[in-house]
Amino acid sequence: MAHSLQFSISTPSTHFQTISKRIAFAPKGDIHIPKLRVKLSVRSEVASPASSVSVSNTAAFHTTPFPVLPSFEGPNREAEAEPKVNGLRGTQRTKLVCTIGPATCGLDELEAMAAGGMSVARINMCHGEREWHRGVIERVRRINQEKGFSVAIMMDTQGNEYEVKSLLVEFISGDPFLKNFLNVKCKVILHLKFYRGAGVLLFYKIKYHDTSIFFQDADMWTFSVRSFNSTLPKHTVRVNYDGFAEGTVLSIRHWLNGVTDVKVGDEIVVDGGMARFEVIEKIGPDVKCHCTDPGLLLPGANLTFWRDGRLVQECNAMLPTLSSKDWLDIDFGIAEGVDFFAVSFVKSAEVINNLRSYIAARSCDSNIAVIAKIETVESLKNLEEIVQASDGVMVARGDLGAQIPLEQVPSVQEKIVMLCRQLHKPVIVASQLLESMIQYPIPTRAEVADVSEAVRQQADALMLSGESAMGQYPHKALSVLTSISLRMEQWWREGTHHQCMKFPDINSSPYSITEELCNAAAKMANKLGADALLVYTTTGHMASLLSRCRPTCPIFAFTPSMSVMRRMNLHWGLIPFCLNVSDDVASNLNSSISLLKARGLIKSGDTVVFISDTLQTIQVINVP
Ligand SMILES: Nc1ncnc2c1ncn2[C@@H]1O[C@H](COP(=O)(O)OP(=O)(O)OP(=O)(O)O)[C@@H](O)[C@H]1O
Ligand SMILES: CC(=O)C(=O)O
Ligand SMILES: [K+]
Ligand SMILES: [Mg+2]
Repeated sequence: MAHSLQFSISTPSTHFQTISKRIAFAPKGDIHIPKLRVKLSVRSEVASPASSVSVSNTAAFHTTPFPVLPSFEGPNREAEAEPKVNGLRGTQRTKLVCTIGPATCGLDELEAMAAGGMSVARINMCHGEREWHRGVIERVRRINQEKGFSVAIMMDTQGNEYEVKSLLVEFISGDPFLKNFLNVKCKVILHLKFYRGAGVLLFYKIKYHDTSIFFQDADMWTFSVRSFNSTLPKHTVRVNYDGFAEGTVLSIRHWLNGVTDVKVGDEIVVDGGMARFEVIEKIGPDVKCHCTDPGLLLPGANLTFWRDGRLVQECNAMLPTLSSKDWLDIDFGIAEGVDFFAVSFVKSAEVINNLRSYIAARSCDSNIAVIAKIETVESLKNLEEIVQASDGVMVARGDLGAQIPLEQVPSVQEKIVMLCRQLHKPVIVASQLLESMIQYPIPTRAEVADVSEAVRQQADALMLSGESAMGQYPHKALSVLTSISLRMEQWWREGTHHQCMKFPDINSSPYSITEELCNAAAKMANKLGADALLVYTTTGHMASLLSRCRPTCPIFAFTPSMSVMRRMNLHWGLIPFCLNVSDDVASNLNSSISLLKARGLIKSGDTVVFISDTLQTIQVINVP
């Protein structure tokens, strides 16, 4: 089957062509983007030995439908008649976090993602306005309420690092057509040529809402924090590190503090090696560079400075982890009652502790969990204290891979996953898991191997980024994660692959009794070949201690609190239900057994091991 896509673009004055490969563009002094009317025409040619069919279809960008997948009995789905008793249906142990973006922000798409196994929806404050995110939060809440899902919400802060400002926004600010274009969900990568006046040529590569610059070898470029009125001087890249106060004296001081340490001859590395530059000259807030290794610069690209093959760390170390914009976003997150904050570019435990105090002060009844993203060299140095201080950790391999040599990322990932297990914190493996599925409906073999490895390490959760935010196959990407997880988990259970991991005691009294109880219950369930573990947990703590043991059978966790239930979504193997528990333990047990039986999760004759945080005993039950 061959598909060809054609775009015709017309304006009152000019005719635009399409191009089909990655191209360079050199911004000229006075950029003017004409108002455009864009029509997308899609032609699909289906060739078979017997016939040749040609389909022509003209549609607005946002109308391209997603492929409809067969319905999936995924986690978090509950009988629609009983939305109060939310809980999981499937027994997949590895949890799935999905970044929500233009491809998945609609009500139907969110519902399909929830049905496909998304347990946590991540919103990234690097992109989009607060109102846009509020809409996503509202829709997730709505499907939880109306359809009985229990998808949690994670807000990821923008953070404060040197990065490249969104190029498209920079170049087109003020143009209403292209502003709309930023929000449309298009399934194809567009390559547009813009002509203006006599021979001024601009090429844009629009990938959803992104543009990129291709650096040529030997090009001279200036990296600058200055704000420019409407246009950028030729060969200038604007660097942003404090999205809220960019261009202010404070920002320039920070940049200068950073670049003071940069010497002529140092190297600027874009996104861990997408392109490289040598610093030729420093003039005020500008760093003049010569491109030594040509490549692509994408908006939001991470910039690092290197000297004699080593990272110059002082640059980013000068910047506070949370910018003023981040604090406003955090206020917004608290007001919206998100379940998790994921803190970008954490450097030490201090910021985590500050944020915790802030959350506690701002909302006494709020217990938003704080996830530390490990993506800087500093965070690796202070890893243990950061893990201890936080409620969970994300191995943010995207930015991490720009700060340490790429070949170190796999071993660092394994180390973080193991440490989190030992210190009893859930851990998410993130970034580029199925990167090729942004464009293609199947993953590469290497991606399958990478995801399998994360599942084999028994990370608590896997995360989709661009694949679900702006990819063409978000649902397929999710179902690929599900299939790989289920297969690897089964392989793990069936084989003799796992040796019992020896953990140091967490020994954080008053939890040590609970800890011993959980270790014993998990061991007993494994030895008896039990079909399920049942746990009644008020705060989620006892359930997470069971999860830490990674028992062979599924863990059904019952809690009276909806927010505790949502937070349990991040823990390996926990299948949470929200249930009003009475004082009568026997009747609680009976009702949860009936509930699980009714959903086919357990059956008569099964052996169930039961523990509860109000009753410090282990019971073994034969399901009637
Ligand atoms: N809310 C959004 N609106 C538009 N595009 C988005 C949104 N969220 C994510 N994206 C797109 O998906 C891509 C991958 O998402 P992701 O959350 O991993 O962001 P990122 O830019 O790589 O930053 P981070 O390091 O914080 O993960 C982004 O680069 C962006 O193109
Ligand atoms: C997820 C993220 O922030 C990263 O990989 O950089
Ligand atoms: K972020
Ligand atoms: Mg990052």
